[in-house]
Amino acid sequence: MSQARLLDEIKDKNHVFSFMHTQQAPTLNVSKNVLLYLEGLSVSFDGFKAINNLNLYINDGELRCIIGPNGAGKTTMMDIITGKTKPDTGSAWFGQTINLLEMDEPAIAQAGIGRKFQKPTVFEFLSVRDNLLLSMPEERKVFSILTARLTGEQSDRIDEVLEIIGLKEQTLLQAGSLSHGQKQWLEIGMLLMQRPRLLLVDEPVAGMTHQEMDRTAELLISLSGKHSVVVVEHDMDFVRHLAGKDRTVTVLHQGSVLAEGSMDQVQNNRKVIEVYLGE
Ligand SMILES: Nc1ncnc2c1ncn2[C@@H]1O[C@H](COP(=O)(O)OP(=O)(O)OP(=O)(O)O)[C@@H](O)[C@H]1O
Repeated sequence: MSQARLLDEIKDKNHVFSFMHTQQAPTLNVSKNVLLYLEGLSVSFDGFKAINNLNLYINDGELRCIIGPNGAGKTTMMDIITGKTKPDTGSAWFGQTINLLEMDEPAIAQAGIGRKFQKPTVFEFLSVRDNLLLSMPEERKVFSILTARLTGEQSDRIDEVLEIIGLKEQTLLQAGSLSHGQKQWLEIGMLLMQRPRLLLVDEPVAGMTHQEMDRTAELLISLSGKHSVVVVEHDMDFVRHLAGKDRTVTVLHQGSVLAEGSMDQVQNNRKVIEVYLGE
């Protein structure tokens, strides 16, 4: 700032110095309909390229399945998106204005990216409802949340999420008494309380019954449109259900995109059969 400008600011007693203004986080801009841009990403661990010039675009409201053999880089890609791992090269943007590579993990979560890990991590000794309550973005102090009166809006949001995850009848049950599948849905519900724009879901159906798998597919499909959902999964029946005829499936191999298209297209792709489906 120039000396003259600084003097002007000092003379005005009501003025807040421009260098004290907090930096506003850029707002999400998806006017091009793309919510996530990953371009030219590479990351090496001890000289091994886990991600190798990866380019991937996720549309706003899209449900995308990511498949690929063990070690293809699926988890590392999620780690980059959520800020856990920083790439050596490339760029990662959330919409057109939010540069994910300049943010840490909490800031990325705050910006609207939620991640569901493979194992459910619900609070076993609390009720289903209290698990959702604790996941509200507004408050973080456990005791005050559980004893506070909820606003109508907060209470409505909990009911809405209970409905989405299909656990209305289990509202007051202890989370520890739920089935494995129900715990997974509850954890998805906990993420939904934060109203994420992008949900990253890692192998959601491992250990589920067939019925639970079908229900999970329906749940994730119902979230698309309002949210973008990226699902990493090995179970091909489940991926087929999720992808249907029209959704895009991306196949990762050795840290980059090997093929992309409808389930039918990738299943019949010679390279994909060679490295993955023919295993
Ligand atoms: N922190 C790390 N240090 C060293 N190597 C790593 C690290 N993280 C991942 N790797 C390696 O990078 C490669 C990609 O791993 P990643 O976990 O991303 O694959 P994946 O596609 O998720 O595999 P899976 O389907 O088995 O979960 C693997 O060879 C893995 O051993």
